[in-house]
Amino acid sequence: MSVVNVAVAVIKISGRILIAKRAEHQHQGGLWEFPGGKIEDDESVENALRRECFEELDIFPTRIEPLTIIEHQYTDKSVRLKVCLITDYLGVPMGKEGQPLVWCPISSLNNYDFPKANQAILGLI
Ligand SMILES: Nc1nc2c([nH]c(=O)n2[C@H]2C[C@H](O)[C@@H](COP(=O)(O)OP(=O)(O)OP(=O)(O)O)O2)c(=O)[nH]1
Repeated sequence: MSVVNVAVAVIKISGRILIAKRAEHQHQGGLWEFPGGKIEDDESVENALRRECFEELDIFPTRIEPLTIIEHQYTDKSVRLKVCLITDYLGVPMGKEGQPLVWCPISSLNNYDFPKANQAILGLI
């Protein structure tokens, strides 16, 4: 099974993390996620994050640092999540694709259902 490279943004401001709900029709639909999406050919992780943050949230990250890389095999798909921490951005986040957004305190993240691969991220933030 080929591996899909995904850029994932942990957007952290004042102890809260911005999470979004995946649409039902998507892979891992109905679960909460950190914003992001597939990295295109010849695209850096940072540029993929900038593109996805604008497309999905209408913001421009200005401070990005690598956090971790997670490989996970779902039954139907293999993903490599290239996770970065974003601690500053320009603009005001909005769910441009209609996705619900929540600024979740770190201590409350375990109240939300995330895809399996995200468990390893939750332990780092
Ligand atoms: N964005 C994001 N994707 C995640 C997370 N956890 C996780 O397992 N994934 C998986 C689900 C998907 O298989 C893949 C991301 O693909 P995607 O469908 O969001 O990417 P995309 O927007 O570029 O894709 P598309 O709808 O345009 O086809 O990574 C997460 O926290 N954030």
